[in-house]
Amino acid sequence: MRDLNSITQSTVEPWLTDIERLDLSGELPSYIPQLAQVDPQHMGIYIQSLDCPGYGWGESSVPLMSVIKPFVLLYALEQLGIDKIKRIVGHMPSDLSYNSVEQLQADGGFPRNPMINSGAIALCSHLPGSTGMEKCQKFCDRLNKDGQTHLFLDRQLLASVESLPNVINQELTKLLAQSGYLGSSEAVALDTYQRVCCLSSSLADLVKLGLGLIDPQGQTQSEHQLWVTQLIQTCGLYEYSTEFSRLVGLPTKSGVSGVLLSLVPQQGAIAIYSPLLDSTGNSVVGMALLKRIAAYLQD
Ligand SMILES: NC(=O)CC[C@H](N)C(=O)O
Repeated sequence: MRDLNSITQSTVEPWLTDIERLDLSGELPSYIPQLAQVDPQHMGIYIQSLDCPGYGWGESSVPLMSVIKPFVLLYALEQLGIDKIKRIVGHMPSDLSYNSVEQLQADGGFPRNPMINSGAIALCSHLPGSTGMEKCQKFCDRLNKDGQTHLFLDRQLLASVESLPNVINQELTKLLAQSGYLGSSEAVALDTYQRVCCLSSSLADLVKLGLGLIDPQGQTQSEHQLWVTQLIQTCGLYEYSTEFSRLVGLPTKSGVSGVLLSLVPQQGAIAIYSPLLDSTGNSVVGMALLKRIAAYLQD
């Protein structure tokens, strides 16, 4: 097994050249105007081993979008306990897209897992606080305090999300309310979720959050941290999670901004940003690069 910190920019550049030659197709998310206008060529990567300072290059600050969901789950577990969480959201991989209404309907209104929109919306509705602003702020403050990070609400991105009402998420929220899994009004649930998804950070801070999950201050993982890591592994990449787990094995969570957080057990964490997405909503270049990195580490 090679060391994560043996991966340098000169290691990665040839891999990226090879990946570019594959001419992989990808698209920007059209339903969030600000994300639909980014430069598809932008790229960033940050790597940190448990026992070394981190390093990275390229784009450094990104919207987190769904890559924040594991940390919503961890916070909710700490606030509500695992028994209550298991009554609010399931822990099985999803067979359909991350915002599938059909999946929620097929499951009788019970959200399949916390890594897809329905599960995250349900969890967000149960977070401490009475308004979306308050729930998101308490969550963000706690993440920054525990992780010594500087996540912030990207208000321009939130305005962009709100400028094009997401009918699918509205439908998911309505179904969750009807099935009794919300802990707040529909409006507060959706507002909280949208705000949480508009938290942004440096790739370095995202990696720090990942390290805190797999190696909390050098301690063994708590029951909650283990549960979150397992759900990243089994559900983090939506309907591609099982295949990726078989091919690559690294617990990885994606976001529709084109960001990926990958955990290298016992070694460290990697954050990658490349905005073009495949049909499952995962970063095309980021996924291809993770496959190269995993193969290199296994050598
Ligand atoms: N996969 C994602 O990152 C989706 C997040 C986005 N806020 C949405 O609800 O569609």
